[in-house]
Amino acid sequence: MSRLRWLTAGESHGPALVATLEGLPAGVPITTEMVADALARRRLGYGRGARMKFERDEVTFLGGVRHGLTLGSPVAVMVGNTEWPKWEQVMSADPVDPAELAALARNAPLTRPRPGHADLAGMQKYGFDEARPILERASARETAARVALGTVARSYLRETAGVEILSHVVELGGAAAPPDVLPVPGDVEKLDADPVRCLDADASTAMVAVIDQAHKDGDTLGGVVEVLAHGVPVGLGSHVHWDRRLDARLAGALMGIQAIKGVEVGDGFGLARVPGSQAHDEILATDEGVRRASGRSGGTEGGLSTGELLRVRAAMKPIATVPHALATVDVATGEATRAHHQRSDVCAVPAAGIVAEAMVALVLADAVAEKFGGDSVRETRRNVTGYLDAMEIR
Ligand SMILES: Cc1cc2nc3c(=O)[nH]c(=O)nc-3n(C[C@H](O)[C@H](O)[C@H](O)COP(=O)(O)O)c2cc1C
Ligand SMILES: C=C(O[C@@H]1CC(C(=O)O)=C[C@@H](OP(=O)(O)O)[C@H]1O)C(=O)O
Repeated sequence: MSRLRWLTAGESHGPALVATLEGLPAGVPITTEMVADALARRRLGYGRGARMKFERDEVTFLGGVRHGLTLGSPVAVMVGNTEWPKWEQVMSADPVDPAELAALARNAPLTRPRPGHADLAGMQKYGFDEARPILERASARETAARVALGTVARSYLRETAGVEILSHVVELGGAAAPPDVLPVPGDVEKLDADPVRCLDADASTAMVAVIDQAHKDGDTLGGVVEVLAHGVPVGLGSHVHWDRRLDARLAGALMGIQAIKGVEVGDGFGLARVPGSQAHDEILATDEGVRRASGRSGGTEGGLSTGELLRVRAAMKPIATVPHALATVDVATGEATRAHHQRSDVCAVPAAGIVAEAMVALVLADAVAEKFGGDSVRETRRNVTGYLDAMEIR
């Protein structure tokens, strides 16, 4: 079962996000710069809001890393919110003079919950009369902490098993990339340079156009991202129990990203619409050994990785803070009104792809750690190589 444990903490406008990751061996290369680069990728993408422009992510390792390598002890990383000085009173951990708080426009009670957010159900469940204490943690700001940990997980996967993870946007606000575009690791730079992280130039132009239109209309958009993992060894996860299945673990992790409402493994829902003769990946004897004729399964069968390209998709709903505000109820008066809106992303699908890469990295790192163990990277690598070398059917 799981060998890695990880947690994040922190609010959107608090002083910082923090994250810990326990269970990785010693010797995983990781630096502040590697995490900062990953966080910068998460901030990219056409359609993101004002906050992405003026805020910076400040990365500090607090434990588990020395001279660019993990120690085998829990890794602790902090991502500072550079906006903190503006929120010091509103989000103070210690009590603040009520008169001082009342004078702050920023602290005005958010009594008009936004449909599509955790606002209303969170207030009802936790007993708050305004949405601030809920939305601060429900915010996708938290995904910065996941991306920080995902960077460590990725480095571990690369060093021990040669796995490379990337993502691209395949659909945005109804504009779709051609179905068979499958980026390879060499395409990452090009993808990151594209405003919507789509490899197909025509589709990218169409996606930018629908974002511009939504912006004009005071509306927001969602879309679909695809994550690809190249070099995943055969046999991660297992068929023996539901919670050991790699596909289930990937689906849960992707669904755990804010605003993700659907997950597909391989051709996913498309497989439900074709006969069996067109749904599976036939097994062929080739000069290079046993291979598959296609990649419809997305690289898992029976809950195990097959050794083929791992391919999963996540569907993101449109941003819930719609500028042309949606109907709601002011919970202070019971009157019908419009949801509060200050600023927001029009679309965060490209950023969601980076977060999805991190979640896939954390799941795969967990599965590799579970299968191959090891207290140093060298030991894990030896175990991976030994397992593959000893495999009889190849
Ligand atoms: C990278 C990323 C950025 C997001 N940015 C915003 C935003 O600016 N405004 C907003 O209303 N929702 C944003 N969201 C989505 C909300 O956090 C999400 O809709 C909310 O948590 C409720 O979705 P849920 O029902 O799936 O949890 C973002 C999500 C992600 C993954
Ligand atoms: C700060 C980030 O994303 C935020 C996610 C988010 C939400 O509601 O999820 C709302 C926006 O924040 P605010 O309400 O302060 O404008 C985004 O900017 C980030 O990704 O780093």
